[in-house]
Amino acid sequence: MQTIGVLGAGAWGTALAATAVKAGRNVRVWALEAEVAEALSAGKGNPVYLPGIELPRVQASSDMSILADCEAILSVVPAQHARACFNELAEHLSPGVPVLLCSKGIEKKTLSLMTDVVHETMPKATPAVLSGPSFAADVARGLPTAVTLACADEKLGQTLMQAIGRSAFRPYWSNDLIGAEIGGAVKNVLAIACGIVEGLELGKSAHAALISRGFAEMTRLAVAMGAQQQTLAGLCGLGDLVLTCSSPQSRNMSFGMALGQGRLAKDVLAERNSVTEGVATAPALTELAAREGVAMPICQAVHEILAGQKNVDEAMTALLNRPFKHEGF
Ligand SMILES: NC(=O)C1=CN([C@@H]2O[C@H](COP(=O)(O)OP(=O)(O)OC[C@H]3O[C@@H](n4cnc5c(N)ncnc54)[C@H](O)[C@@H]3O)[C@@H](O)[C@H]2O)C=CC1
Ligand SMILES: O=C(CO)COP(=O)(O)O
Repeated sequence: MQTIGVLGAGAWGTALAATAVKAGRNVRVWALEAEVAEALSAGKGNPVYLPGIELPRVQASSDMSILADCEAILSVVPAQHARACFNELAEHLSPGVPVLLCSKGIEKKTLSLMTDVVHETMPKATPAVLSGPSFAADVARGLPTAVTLACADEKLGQTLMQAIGRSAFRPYWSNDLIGAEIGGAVKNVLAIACGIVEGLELGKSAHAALISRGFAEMTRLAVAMGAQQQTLAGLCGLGDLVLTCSSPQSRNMSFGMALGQGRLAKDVLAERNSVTEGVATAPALTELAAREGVAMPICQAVHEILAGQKNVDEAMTALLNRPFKHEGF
C-alpha cells in the first residue's frame, strides 16, 4: 500500500498526513479550503489548522478527484460533514478501497456511526476505524503515540498498520469497529463534563469520579450496541478518555472549562475555527442511550446544559442527587 489519501485537512488530517509521509507513503490530501491545499502543496504545512508544524511536501487539492486511485483513504472530516463528503468521494473511489475513519462523533440527524454512513454512501468501500489518545500537535511533532486500528479483516488491518504505523505512532489491531467508534465519540462528551468540573473548581476527586462513572456510561452504550467490553478498556476507550479529560489541550475539555467558568457556549464556539465534536454528539448520545435503553446521566447532563434546559449548577445538583446504586457497568 503506497499511496494514501487523506480526506480533510484540519489539525488531525494534517498530523496523519505527516505521519504517513514519515512512514514512507505517497500522500494526497483533499482540503476544503483552497488556501490550505495550496500551502500544503507548497510545503508550507497547514498555517490555518496546525500552524508551526513542518510537513514535507504532499500533493493537495480542494478538488476531491485528487483522491482517485489512492489505495486507502483516511477520513478526517468532522462527523457532521462526513455524509456530504462521502457522497462526493463515492464518485472517485475504486471498489473495495479501505476507508479508515479517524473522526470521532455520531451523526446528529440520523444517530448513525461513521461506519453506518460509509455503508450508506459508499457501499463498496471497506470501513475501518482509527481512534485513541492522540493530540494532533503531539503526533505531528513525532511524540510517541498509540492508537486502536479496528478492521474486521485482520490481514487488511495489518496492511493498514504497516502503511501508516512507525515507532512513534503505534497502531494496535482490533476487530471491534463499534467499540472503537463509541469510545471516541463518547469521550468527547465526557471531556466537556470534565472541563465543567474543572471550571467550577470542584477538585480532582470529583474529576476522577467523573472519569470512572463516565467510563461506565461509555461501556454500557458500547456493549448494548454490540461492542466487546474489553475494547473500551483499551486505547480507543479508557486511553482516550484519560487523555481528553486531563488536558485543556483538548478542545472539548477547554470548552467545558469555559462553561464551568460561566461563559456561554455560543460565545466560546464563535471564537474557534476548530471543531468541538462533543457539542453535536451530546444530543445524539442522549437519543441513542434512550433508544438502547441504557442510562447515561453524565452525557445527558452535558446535553441538557448545551440545550439550555439546565444551567451548570442545576445539572451538577441533579447528578449529585441521583439515588445510590450498585457500582457495576
Ligand atoms: N485535533 C486532534 O487532535 C484530533 C482530532 N480528531 C478528530 O478529527 C476530526 C477532525 O478534527 P480536526 O482535524 O481537529 O479539525 P480542525 O478543528 O482542526 O479543523 C476543522 C476541519 O473541519 C473542516 N470543515 C469545516 N466545514 C466543513 C465542511 N462543510 N465539510 C468538510 N469539512 C469541513 C475544515 O476544513 C477543517 O479541516 C474530528 O472528528 C476530531 O474529533 C481525532 C483525533 C485527534
Ligand atoms: O481526540 C482527541 C485526542 O485523542 C482530540 O480531542 P479534542 O477534539 O477534544 O481536542
